[in-house]
Amino acid sequence: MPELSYLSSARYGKDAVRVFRVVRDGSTHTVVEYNVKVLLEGDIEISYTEADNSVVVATDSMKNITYYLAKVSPHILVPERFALHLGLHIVSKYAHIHKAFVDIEQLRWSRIFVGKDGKPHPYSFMRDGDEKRIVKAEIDGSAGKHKILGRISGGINDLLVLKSSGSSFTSFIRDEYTLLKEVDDRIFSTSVDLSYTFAPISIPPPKDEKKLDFVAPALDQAEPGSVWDPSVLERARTATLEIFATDESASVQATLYKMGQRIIEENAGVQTVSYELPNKHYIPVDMSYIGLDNLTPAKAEVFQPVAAPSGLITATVSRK
Ligand SMILES: O=c1[nH]c(=O)c2[nH]c(=O)[nH]c2[nH]1
Repeated sequence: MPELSYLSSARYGKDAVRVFRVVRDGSTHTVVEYNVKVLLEGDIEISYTEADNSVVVATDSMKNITYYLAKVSPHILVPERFALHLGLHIVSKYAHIHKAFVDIEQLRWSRIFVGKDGKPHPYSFMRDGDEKRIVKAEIDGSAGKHKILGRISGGINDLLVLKSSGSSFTSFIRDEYTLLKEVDDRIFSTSVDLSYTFAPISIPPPKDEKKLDFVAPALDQAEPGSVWDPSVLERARTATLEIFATDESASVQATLYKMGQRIIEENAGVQTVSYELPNKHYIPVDMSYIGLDNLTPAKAEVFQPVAAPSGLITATVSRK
């Protein structure tokens, strides 16, 4: 009987490794909290097809490696660098593992400011919002362990914004399915998911026996707008918020495009910018039954926030 199937792809690892790290500089502390996902590809087929675990780096070991690097890596505070360091270590250490995919979600811990003059407290922090910083790193040693490539994307998830004016939606297709009225003023609210990619970088292999070396440009000497530049995230976030706030929005689509254009303009190393923008509808409540106008845009003051359904507007803006 010929076999009817084969293993066409395989990737495995540990998800949701929760890591919190304190970096102490005297009595001033800096903290990060990450949710890390590490997945591996390589010569691992027989673990699926022949129940042979001799090729398996246990996912428990991947968790332990994540904690070990969180302790010893000098790059722990910059998630792009930490993701590369972690992936590089694994791909360099295990001959049969050719690719590592390291995704990091960073939760917000912002410093608390205290007193009349608002002094930054040395070791107290607050969770100011559900927004997450996102990094996806692919560490690719499939062309050889001396030709390792890194592909990085960064971004933001769950940045919730709303504007109560400066948004219209008119001139769309009207046919037998159309109920929506044209509006020259409406509420625009979205939860921004943003990701941007850089061109692949080549990563020097570690020279030490334990495969722990990872050489990266100093933070203050990184080429502006490059994958090594720690300010790209903040510029992309500012661009997103400023365009959202100031654009006289003709649609979510048109505003999204302007956001993407500005990030490409401001960051020389960014190749593509992708957004997923749900259009979180706020519906004016009809009060005509009680003699009140709450429907004409200028008179609309009471809205029903509607969780679902929402629009969902997505696009990628790419450098030419
Ligand atoms: O900005 C918008 N884009 C759409 O495509 C759309 N469709 C819709 O019903 N409302 C909106 N708003």
